[in-house]
Amino acid sequence: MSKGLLIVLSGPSGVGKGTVCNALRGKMDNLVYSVSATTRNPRVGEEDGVNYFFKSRDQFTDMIEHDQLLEYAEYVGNYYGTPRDFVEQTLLSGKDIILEIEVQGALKVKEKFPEGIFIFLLPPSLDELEGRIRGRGTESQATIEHRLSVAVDEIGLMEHYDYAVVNDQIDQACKRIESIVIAEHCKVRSSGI
Ligand SMILES: Nc1ncnc2c1ncn2[C@@H]1O[C@H](COP(=O)(O)OP(=O)(O)OP(=O)(O)O)[C@@H](O)[C@H]1O
Ligand SMILES: Nc1nc2c(ncn2[C@@H]2O[C@H](COP(=O)(O)O)[C@@H](O)[C@H]2O)c(=O)[nH]1
Repeated sequence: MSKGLLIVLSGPSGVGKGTVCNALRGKMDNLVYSVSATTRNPRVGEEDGVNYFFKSRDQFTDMIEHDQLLEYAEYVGNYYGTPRDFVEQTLLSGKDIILEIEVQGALKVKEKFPEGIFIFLLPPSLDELEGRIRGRGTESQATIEHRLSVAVDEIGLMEHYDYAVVNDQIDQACKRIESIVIAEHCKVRSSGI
């Protein structure tokens, strides 16, 4: 059995990564979603083990020290990281896995898994991005400002990705990502079939 594909989806806060990932779940049978660990507080409606594994700083540090994270990064005052074992087991089982992570973490994954598929999700405009993050209503004013200021630098790192997808409409963005994954499965790789 061939290994699954490791897919990384990044993009600035509020662009719609989570929304697109949720929509993809119903469309792509072979795709598994990686649940990250984070030190940030849960938002209303978020569940431990579903949206994130919510950790204290000490618990997160312990995961780093025990090499349990494939990558991690500090983003706007909190730590976020990808549990390693789940990713490796999913790939070995032949399923594809998608990591919805920010740019610093994505670049670390690229060092370890250069064969991964790196997709950058773009907003139709910066004004639309601001409207989306404000409209979501989950962040304080200060956090919104901080996330938007980081967004410009994040977009500047898009050149390190394989694909750029504009999230103008959710269905269209999903179709483009599905097409990328289908094409990547058809790619001739040196390891053979
Ligand atoms: N194509 C779209 N058109 C209009 N609104 C959208 C679109 N995609 C997502 N949204 C809305 O934008 C807001 C932000 O989306 P979402 O939470 O998925 O972003 P995100 O990239 O996962 O953000 P973060 O990185 O902060 O977690 C949500 O309110 C969502 O409903
Ligand atoms: N490097 C990582 N970044 C991650 C991970 N899980 C999520 N994220 C990214 O963090 C920001 C903020 O997320 P939010 O839920 O607080 O809005 C966003 O860009 C996520 O994609 C991870 O494991 N590693």
